[in-house]
Amino acid sequence: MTHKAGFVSIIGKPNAGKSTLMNQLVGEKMAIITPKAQTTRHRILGIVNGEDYQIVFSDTPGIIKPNYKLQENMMHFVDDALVDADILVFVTDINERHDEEDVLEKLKKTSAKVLVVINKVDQSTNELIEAKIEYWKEKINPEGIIGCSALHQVNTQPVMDFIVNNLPEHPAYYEKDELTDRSERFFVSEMIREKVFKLYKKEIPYSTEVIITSFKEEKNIIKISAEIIVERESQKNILIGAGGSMLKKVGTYARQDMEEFLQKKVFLEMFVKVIPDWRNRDHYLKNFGYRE
Ligand SMILES: Nc1nc2c(ncn2[C@@H]2O[C@H](COP(=O)(O)OP(=O)(O)OP(=O)(O)O)[C@@H](O)[C@H]2O)c(=O)[nH]1
Repeated sequence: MTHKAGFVSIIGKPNAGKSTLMNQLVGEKMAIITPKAQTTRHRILGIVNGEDYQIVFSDTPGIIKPNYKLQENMMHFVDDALVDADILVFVTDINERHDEEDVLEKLKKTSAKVLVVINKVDQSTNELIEAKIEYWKEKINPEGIIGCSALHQVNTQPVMDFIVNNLPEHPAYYEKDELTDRSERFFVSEMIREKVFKLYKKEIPYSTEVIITSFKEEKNIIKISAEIIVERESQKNILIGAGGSMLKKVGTYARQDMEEFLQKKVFLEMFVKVIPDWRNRDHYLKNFGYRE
């Protein structure tokens, strides 16, 4: 029996629905999803195994023009994703205006097979879907174009079928029972970051980093300590809230997610720490895994 395996990168603008789509395809809540743009900072691998195939997915930050150092480093992840990929799934929001020249530039340079996924068709009409399909056919003539709704799971199976059909012949890259190359620590820190994105406004989420300082599995409980890092004293105060009320909310919601994910009771403690201007300091970007 021949075996197929390959790397699949999901790319596209912030908020196009890349994480939502990947979560549908992988069937587990892997990347964090929030209504705000730019929540996916890291490259995440999710692995789907079939009897005679293995798909290695990576979700990347939305393609944007870098305007501070963190974003610059995020763009390297996108370029890496393009170099590695056997198949590129380019997700575009059906209501996005045609201003995706930066993405097109990247797609032109790739040797990967390209699937254009026109997402959020639930917010559209058949006419517009047809028009968009024609538009993309003319613009880049990809190997495949599919209109879907990742959120409502409409037409996501054809996306999966396209990927499986277009994988190159190759032995499995990873053990076939491995779901992801990310550690539990990573997912746990993402769960805290997701709550920060949901509960706070404006610059707070973008100035925040979460570090798991300890993760101890005991018989009936997992004890987790985390540091939430912000850039200014004023942000720390907002994060903590009056009498600790806001931080308590973050902790409660994050713990619930963790318990569901880890299938075990979790004790979570969190500390808020100020590191002035961490997003522009190489040392911290390196420590937090944004650069080599
Ligand atoms: N109506 C509708 N909304 C969707 C669909 N897919 C995703 N969304 C919503 O679009 C928003 C962004 O989705 P994400 O999956 O986080 O987008 P992303 O492209 O990964 O975003 P970044 O991580 O910022 O790059 C969320 O509020 C989703 O619920 C869809 O098919 N229909």
